[in-house]
Amino acid sequence: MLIKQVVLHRLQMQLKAPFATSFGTMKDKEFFIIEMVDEAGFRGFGESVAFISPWYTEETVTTVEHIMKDFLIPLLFHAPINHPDDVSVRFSPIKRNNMAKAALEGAVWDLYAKRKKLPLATCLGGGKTTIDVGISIGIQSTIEELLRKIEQYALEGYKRVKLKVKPGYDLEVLKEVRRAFPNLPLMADANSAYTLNDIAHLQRFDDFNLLMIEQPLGQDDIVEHAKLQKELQTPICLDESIYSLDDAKLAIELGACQIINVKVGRVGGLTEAKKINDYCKVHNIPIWCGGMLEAGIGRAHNIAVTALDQFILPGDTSPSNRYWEKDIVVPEVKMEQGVIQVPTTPGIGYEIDWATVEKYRVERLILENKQNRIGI
Ligand SMILES: O=C(O)CCC(=O)C1=CC=C[C@@H](O)[C@@H]1C(=O)O
Ligand SMILES: [Mg+2]
Repeated sequence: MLIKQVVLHRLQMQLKAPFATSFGTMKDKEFFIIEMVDEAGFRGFGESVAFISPWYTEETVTTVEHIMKDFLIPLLFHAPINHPDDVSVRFSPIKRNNMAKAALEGAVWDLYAKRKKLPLATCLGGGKTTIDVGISIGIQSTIEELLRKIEQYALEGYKRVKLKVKPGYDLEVLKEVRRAFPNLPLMADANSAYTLNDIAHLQRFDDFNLLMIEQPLGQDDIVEHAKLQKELQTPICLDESIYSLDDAKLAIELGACQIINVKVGRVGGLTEAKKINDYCKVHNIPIWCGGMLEAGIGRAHNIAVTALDQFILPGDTSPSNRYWEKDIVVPEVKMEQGVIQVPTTPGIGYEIDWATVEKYRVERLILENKQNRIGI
C-alpha cells in the first residue's frame, strides 16, 4: 500500500474527573488522531498517547507533532509499505520518540486490517474474544473517598484495582483498603516515586497481598529493580523502564521484574508489543496492557493487542465512560461483567464519531504525499 495523505487532528478533551499520580494531576487530555489514507481510498486511524508535559516519558504532544510531521511521515510517504511490520524498520533511523512512531504505525495497522477485511486483533495474531478489565484509580483526597470509589468499581465488575501510591500516601492507604476489601485483586503503581534507600519501607508492602508493585524505582533503574526484587516477596512489574523488546529481555534476564506492563505507545507500536508478547510467552512472564487515558481509537488498539495470548492479567483498558462524557468512537467502548468484547468487524472495529471529533478539535494539519510513485 502507498500512503497518499495523513491528516493530523489535534484534540483537547476534558476528563470526567482529574487523574492524580505521584508526578502530577491531569484535568484534560490533548492528543492527535492520525487519519491515514492509502491509494485505494482506505482510511486507517491511530492515536498519540504522549501527555502535554514530559512527566511520564520525555515525549509531549508537541514533540510528537514535530517528529511525525518533519521526520516520520516523510519516511512513510517515501515508498510503498508491504506489511505494518515494515514500519518500525522504516522508522529505525529516528531515535526513540516511540509514542510518535506508535501513533503512525497504529494507523498503518488499521489500514492494513481494513484492506484485508479482518479485525485488527486477528491480523496481530490475537485469538481472544473478550478481554479482562482492571481499573487504575488516581490519588484521592481522602481514604473515605478512595474506599467509596473502590466499592463502586467493584460493583461495576472491574477484575482488579490498581492504586497510585507515593511516599506519604502508601502503607496507611493500603492497610485501610485491605481492611475493607480483604479479597480484592489489588496492586500499587508508584510511577518511580521511591529509591533503593526505601527498601525497608517497600518490604512493608508485602503485608498486603498485592498482585504486584508497578515501577517503584526510576525509569533507568533496571539494575536497581533487580536488587529490590530480591528483597521483596511482592512481584515487581515494570512500566516506565520498558521501551522495547531489548529492555524486556534485559529486565527479565537480570530478574528486575516478574511482570511487564506493555503500553503500545511507550514501546513504539503494535509490532514491538507483539514481539514482547512472544518473548514473554517463552519466558513465562505474564504481561498486561497499560493505559494512557486514551480516547476511543487508542482504546481500540489496546483491546486488539490485549487479545494476544500472553496478555494474561487484566489491563488498564477500561470502558469509554470511565474517562469521557462522550468518546470519539461509535459505539463507545463498553464493559459488561468486567470484560470488553474484542470487535469482529474489520480494522479497529469502531467507527469515528466525526461530530464529536470536530467538537474537541483544536488544530488540523493535512499532509499530502507529493511523490508521484506507483503504489501496489
Ligand atoms: O486508565 C488508564 O488509562 C491508565 C491510567 C494510569 O495508570 C496511567 C496513566 C498515565 C500515566 C501513569 O500515571 C499511568 C501508569 O503509570 O500506568
Ligand atoms: Mg504505571
